[in-house]
Amino acid sequence: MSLWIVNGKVWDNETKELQTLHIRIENKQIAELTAELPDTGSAEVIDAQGKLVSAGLIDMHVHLRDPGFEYKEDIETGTLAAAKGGFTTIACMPNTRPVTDTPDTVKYILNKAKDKGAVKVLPYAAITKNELGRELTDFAALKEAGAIGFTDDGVGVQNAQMMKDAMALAHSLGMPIIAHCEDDSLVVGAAVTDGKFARENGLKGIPNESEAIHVGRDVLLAEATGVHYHVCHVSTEQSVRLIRLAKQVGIQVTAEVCPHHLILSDEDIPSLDANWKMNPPLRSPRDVQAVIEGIEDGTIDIIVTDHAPHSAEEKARGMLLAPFGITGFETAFPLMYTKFVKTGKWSLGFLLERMTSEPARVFGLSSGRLEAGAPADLTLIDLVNEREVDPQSFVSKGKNTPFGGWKLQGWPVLTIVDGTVAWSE
Ligand SMILES: NC(=O)N[C@@H](CC(=O)O)C(=O)O
Ligand SMILES: [Zn+2]
Ligand SMILES: [Zn+2]
Repeated sequence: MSLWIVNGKVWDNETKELQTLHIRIENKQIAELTAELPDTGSAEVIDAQGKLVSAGLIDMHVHLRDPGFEYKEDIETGTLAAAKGGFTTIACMPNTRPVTDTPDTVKYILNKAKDKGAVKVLPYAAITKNELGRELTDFAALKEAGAIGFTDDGVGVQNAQMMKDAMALAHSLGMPIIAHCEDDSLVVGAAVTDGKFARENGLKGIPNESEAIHVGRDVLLAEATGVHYHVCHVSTEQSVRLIRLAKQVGIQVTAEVCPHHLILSDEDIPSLDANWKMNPPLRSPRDVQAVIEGIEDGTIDIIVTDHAPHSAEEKARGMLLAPFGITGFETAFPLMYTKFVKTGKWSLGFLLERMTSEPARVFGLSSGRLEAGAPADLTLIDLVNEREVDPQSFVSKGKNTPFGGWKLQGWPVLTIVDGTVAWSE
């Protein structure tokens, strides 16, 4: 059964312009891209009507909360929210209940995603049992079950020897270590960054060094072990500096940044509303500038959402008591498009690469490219119509976002996974 997507606009990296192309999909793969309006015969046809057609977006850092926290999100709602946001592949974090630290839990996620998931789900497994930092998990068995990398996201691995052992073992299996960088001894009872907002509200602050100390330690351990080391949600100037230096000397390090750390600083926080609470916290304007420079010069490789849904009741507990985290799937692309492409700072191609081909390169995925032979994972995006962010209309169970009411352009309207429509307006 073939499917044609006609009259789509595709970014051309050579001319740096949008070009009208028609795309034929056959057997879950992209079979052909052509500028000539084809004879579609008896094939199924989707008229893109001048919308942007991109390779499906890839999000390498998300929380699906399943198993164990299904009141926040589950694999069905999380993957549908991802599809609505234009994502076709997502990688989910292991801070579930139980923690994803056994082959059975990895298989549970993969099976449920296959049965009920709207998009492709790649599970990470924990570095340490129960993410407690005391004992390594069985990396070989977890890899065998389908885990794509190891991380204790949600917490940092506090002990350097534990991290070194994890890296050596991951390296021997050809697997990456993905690190939530946070030194607990520097963060006691704080909810926001150590900066203007904390001072003005008489709050304790989370210092930049709590993140950067782990980055510095870990790039040295990555150098010693040879592992592919990936830094989660970079938020500080110091971390960017250390990653840049590590790359310069040839250490195998990659890094990600979230839209909120590229767009908001602690000076934008309007109140003690916990929808502005996430980990790492919103940093100073100077840090925001540094992470922007980091992605622009290639120090930071990719953009991820760190989609972290929580219930309304949990977020109503206030800045100090609410859990850290904000939802991301349904606002990520419009935010980045509106703030960086519409403003002329970045080309559309630069943004698309950081959300498609670059994550595919960093994690060795076959998707992320619009070319014949690639998996038929595609996203159609309306680059024209402006809409307001309405958290209550999110497909995600999590309505926790600081972006409610923002007027944005660049809304995904149709998402295709393996040649089948996963989301349509
Ligand atoms: N980012 C967050 O603020 N929260 C994440 C944990 C994490 O990504 O570290 C969560 O699981 O809620
Ligand atoms: Zn984290
Ligand atoms: Zn996370």
